[in-house]
Amino acid sequence: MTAVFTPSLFDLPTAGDAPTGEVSWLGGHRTWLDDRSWVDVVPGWLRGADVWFDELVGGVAWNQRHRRMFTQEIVEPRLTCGWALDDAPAPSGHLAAELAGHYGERFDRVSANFYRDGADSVAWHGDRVRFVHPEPVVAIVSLGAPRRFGLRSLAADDRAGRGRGGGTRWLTVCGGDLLVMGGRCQHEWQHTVPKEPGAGPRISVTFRHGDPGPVAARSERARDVPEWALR
Ligand SMILES: O=C(O)CCC(=O)C(=O)O
Ligand SMILES: [Fe+2]
Repeated sequence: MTAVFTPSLFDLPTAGDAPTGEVSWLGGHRTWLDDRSWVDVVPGWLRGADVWFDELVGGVAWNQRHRRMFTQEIVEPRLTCGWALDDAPAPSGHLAAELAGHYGERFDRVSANFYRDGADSVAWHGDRVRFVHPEPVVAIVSLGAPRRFGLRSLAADDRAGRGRGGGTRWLTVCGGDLLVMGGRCQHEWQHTVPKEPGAGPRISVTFRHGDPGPVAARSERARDVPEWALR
């Protein structure tokens, strides 16, 4: 698979540089979405993000998933892949250890989304780890082109535009950035990467802890949740 991506000026690796998992927490900041949910952003967290992007585009067996919605079969507008931490491509193990040191969670599941262009997207959703944790921490490393990332409150007051949560927030995630959602974010907020005409290719690599997997999540508390709401 080929995807053309122009690396950022400040992240040009020397020839043959493999990503080592070197990270910098400098410049990281937490935004409280309301009094229970937060999102951390660390710009330029991962060094060598462009090299990892290239390695993953060409080196991963990407899946095209389909979802059934009522009587229709929907082709997911992105490619995906997932691993137990031990099987995930390097430097996932190193990054999971960095994240564990910072957040105090044992991140044991790694998933990747490949947005081939601006027509690829992920719809508004909460991650399925919410079925097993009251306050899951979900960490997302962005590789490749910048994309918009949205968060919207599920609180009734916010939907009506009156709440303290502040309705919908938008930010832009760039190659190498780390975005982490925590607190009640997966339960009381939803997130999305919307379609964005003209956007270049992007990969997000997501670290979760105690992720039950699609089958377990559905058989536990998710029987009433439609397939499209489970990620
Ligand atoms: O690509 C992203 O930044 C978000 C991915 C996501 O929400 C998910 O995999 O559940
Ligand atoms: Fe998600």
